[in-house]
Amino acid sequence: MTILDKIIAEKRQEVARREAETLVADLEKQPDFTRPVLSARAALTAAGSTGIIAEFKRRSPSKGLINGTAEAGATTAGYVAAGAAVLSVLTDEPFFGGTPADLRAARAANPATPILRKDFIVSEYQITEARAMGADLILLIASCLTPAEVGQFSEFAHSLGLEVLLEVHDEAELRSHLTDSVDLVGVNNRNLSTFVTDVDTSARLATLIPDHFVKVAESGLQHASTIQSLRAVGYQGFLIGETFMKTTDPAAALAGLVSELSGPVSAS
Ligand SMILES: O=C(O)c1ccccc1NCC(=O)[C@H](O)[C@H](O)COP(=O)(O)O
Repeated sequence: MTILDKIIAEKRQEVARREAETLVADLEKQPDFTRPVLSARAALTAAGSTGIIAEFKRRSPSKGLINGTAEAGATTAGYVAAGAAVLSVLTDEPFFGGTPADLRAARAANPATPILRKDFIVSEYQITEARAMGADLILLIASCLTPAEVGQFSEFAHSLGLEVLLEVHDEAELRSHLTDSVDLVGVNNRNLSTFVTDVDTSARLATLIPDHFVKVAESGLQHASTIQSLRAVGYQGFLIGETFMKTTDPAAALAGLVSELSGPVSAS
């Protein structure tokens, strides 16, 4: 059993527990359920956008503890002040140390910035939760879902006004799971079963993703030069967690990257 199999098995049990605790009708009554949704597509493709999707991530299966002290509201507000176009907030507790309260804190602190609910979506219930928490888009991971589920969950997300980021890791997943019902396509440079991370994965898959999707490179991104190279092959979004969160001041780390991106870039 890989770590991803374990995450998905536990996620199904966790979602079943939460579904028994809180009815959909009660999620629909939460104040953020009806707030206007912000478009991540628009934020990433706007003129002058940094394209950076800055992630709030306390820990991970591959790295263990990354940051044990950061607070979601203050950290994400710092990210936005430093130039993040979109925010990503982990809401998985057992493996990433995130919580729905983290996303709510990020929402309250950043009313004008799109937020990705970063979790392992296996049911429509979690998409309704995402809307109620104040998220603007959801992640669908190809390696955890059937192509039919990607279509079904995307349509359901759209019915709630949310955008959809489909994540793939290789050519086979692109062939099997890519559908026009998603809005953004992410290439995860990290193999979620082995944790091997290779930033060339995004470059390799770039031309295989039709240009009408917003293309997002995910994981292992550290250098301005890598982002410039990925921009040159069509990427407009760059999902970055650990590079920022492992520092004592994640927003300052993002500001440093943004400043490098706006100046001349040399070594990678
Ligand atoms: O990060 C992990 O160890 C991991 C393990 C199993 C499933 C998912 C995992 N990460 C999710 C992500 O895709 C990253 O949090 C995201 O792309 C940011 O990556 P990074 O900049 O390398 O923190």
